[in-house]
Amino acid sequence: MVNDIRAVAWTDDGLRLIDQTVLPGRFEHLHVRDTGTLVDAIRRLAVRGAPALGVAGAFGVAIAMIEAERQGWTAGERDAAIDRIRSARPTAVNLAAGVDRVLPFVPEGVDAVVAEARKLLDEDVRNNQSIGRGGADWILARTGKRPLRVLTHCNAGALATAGWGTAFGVIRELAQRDAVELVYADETRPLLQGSRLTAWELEQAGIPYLVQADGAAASTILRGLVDVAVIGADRIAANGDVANKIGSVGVALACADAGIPFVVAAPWSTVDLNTPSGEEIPIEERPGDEVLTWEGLTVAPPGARGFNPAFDVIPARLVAALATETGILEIAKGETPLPS
Ligand SMILES: CSC[C@@H](O)[C@@H](O)C(=O)COP(=O)(O)O
Repeated sequence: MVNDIRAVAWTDDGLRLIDQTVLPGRFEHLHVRDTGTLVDAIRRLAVRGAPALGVAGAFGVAIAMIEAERQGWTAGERDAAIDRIRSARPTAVNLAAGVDRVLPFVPEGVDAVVAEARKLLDEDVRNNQSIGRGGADWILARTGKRPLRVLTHCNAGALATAGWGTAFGVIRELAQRDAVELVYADETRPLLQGSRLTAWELEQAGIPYLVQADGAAASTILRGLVDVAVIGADRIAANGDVANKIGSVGVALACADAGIPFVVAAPWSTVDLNTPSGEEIPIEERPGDEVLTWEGLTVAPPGARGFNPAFDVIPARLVAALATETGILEIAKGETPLPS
């Protein structure tokens, strides 16, 4: 049992990540001492999930500074390495925001950058706990039911954040209040963040769950087996459109049809007021091989080509509530993130 899941941590030996590519079979850490390893870890999804990427990006700036010193890089070479971290994945706004947050501290030295990154990490844990409490309050009031059957997609747990989790934080909070009957965890093809990671976290937390194929989600909802869906987000546009793991929009459409709330749980650091709507959110397209193979085994005919967008966009009208650390926005009712 792993009680305190810390996906990203700063140690005397640099950055320590839980290697999420080998879970649930193995629980291993990856030690990052150079920017190339970090960029690779981000691209391979060894570290993943919007808030965790933000914290990894912030500590990554310190890694780049230490590496620059070690290798005798110019300031330009160091900044190019920082930029490679910042742009390693395009959709989750937290990655670039995490890097940008610590950049003003670069002239003060590594310790100042690490101190600011630690602040970001601590804030994220606290924010997740607030999101969990507010989200749970809203869901219990809105559904008027307990215990609840909850559906979630991808992994928005401690692994995807600095700790506790956003959507998973809401589920943890509901479970602490004895208000969870069952969680449906969508497996989340092609990289199985649901069956590998969310199910692992549910197991650690002792919360009852079933793993289902992504293709089962709409039917489970329309059959009346789900009371609420809660997911995380990678970027929320100013108008309330939400980018999240591919498959999320299908869940939202089914919830709308079934008349149950579709809730997005995310910190304000995932809101990007510079992106007016979902149309402008850059959607990462990953190699087709991730769809065509599994663990090296080809699951499609030779010559088949894959289509592998990593995220989709849920239109604001389908988002009943956005649970943030400062409260709830009822997006479908027109409460957009944009300050009025
Ligand atoms: C709190 S994590 C929210 C999102 O980042 C999560 O739902 C998600 O889509 C992660 O995608 P991933 O490709 O695994 O990084």
